Amino acid sequence: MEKVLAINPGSTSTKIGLFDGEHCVLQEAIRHPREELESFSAVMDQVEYRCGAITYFLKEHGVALESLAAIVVRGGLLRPVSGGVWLVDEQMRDDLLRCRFGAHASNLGAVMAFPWGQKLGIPVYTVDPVTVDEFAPLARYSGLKEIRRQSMSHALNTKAVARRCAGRLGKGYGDVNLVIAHLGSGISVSAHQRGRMIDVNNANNEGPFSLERTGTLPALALIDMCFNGEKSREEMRELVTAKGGIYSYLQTKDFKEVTERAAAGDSEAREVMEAMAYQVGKEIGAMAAVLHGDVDAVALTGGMAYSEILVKMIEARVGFLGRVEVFAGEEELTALAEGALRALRGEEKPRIYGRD
Ligand SMILES: Nc1ncnc2c1ncn2[C@@H]1O[C@H](COP(=O)(O)OP(=O)(O)O)[C@@H](O)[C@H]1O
Ligand SMILES: CCCC(=O)OP(=O)(O)O
Repeated sequence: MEKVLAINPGSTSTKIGLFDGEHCVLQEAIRHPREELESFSAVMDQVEYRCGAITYFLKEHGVALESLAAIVVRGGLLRPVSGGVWLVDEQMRDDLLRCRFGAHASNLGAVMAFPWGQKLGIPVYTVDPVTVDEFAPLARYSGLKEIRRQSMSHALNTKAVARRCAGRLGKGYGDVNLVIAHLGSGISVSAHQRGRMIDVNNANNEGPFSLERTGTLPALALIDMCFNGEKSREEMRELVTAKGGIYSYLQTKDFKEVTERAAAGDSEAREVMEAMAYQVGKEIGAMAAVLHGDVDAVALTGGMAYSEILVKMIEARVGFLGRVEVFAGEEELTALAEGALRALRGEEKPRIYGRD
């Protein structure tokens, strides 16, 4: 069977899966300590550090890169693209390396794997990158002519969950309308209309606050902060995308710690958690309106969906919409490997970034 290495660089971890055909034979989430990540001023400065962690892990488990038929990575901030399998080419690598469309940990995958693919003579793919864009025309309006809203989300896991959720309803993805909230380091709440993600809050700077991101902020207060001379442009961007949300209120990015603190009677931790659930519920309601209220199910997914208390808080606000299905965690490595296998087996023609 074809051996495929799947790599998913997240904000705080690098997840790796080795697949023999559809079977995952080895899986690991390498957690990167906060102090180590904070020593890098830009995300691209982490390439050598994360490559080192991956090669150490592969060596430790006796995995030879030469045995691979393909490498597949979680895609980063690209230009708006359609969903499906994409070949990582030089142009994609360069856009991600230069953070042309923004900086995010998922940019690292293609940058790390492209040289390995070249050396080994095997393809490197990405599947449903975070900039998958299926917006309906009205979703692009921001309220200011010069600013167009951008689709930036957990498209890979969301699309995989959408298919599973439709399956639970006894239907296909193309036959249902769903609202899906991915609750990870970032939060994206998306509206899926018969197989297309027609709107989603930009998980980097819109919608609910998350573990490390502010989500939508009051615009005038934000403008004042930008011009009070205290923070540089880069520091402001970091505040919004990596030092906001739960981290700014509770100084942790570990949601398990937040739930433990709340359970132990920390009323501040409990209220922050409740506020996040409130904002997630509000966004789910907004996406239900995008679908004219015609919602077959609401699905909750991502690492924070393991928390029963958070799930209950959200359900209490959105249960009136109908079925709420929970898919705790994510299956991004499997979704990546499945995409690579479709390409290797000729079942799906990978798109070429520099051409399609
Ligand atoms: N059983 C659990 N209870 C509460 N929180 C959890 C649980 N399992 C994982 N989490 C939290 O989910 C958060 C997001 O994890 P994850 O989805 O892996 O994030 P990322 O978006 O970085 O991949 C982490 O802060 C983690 O603490
Ligand atoms: C930028 C969109 C994807 C995203 O937010 O991913 P993480 O939650 O893994 O940071």
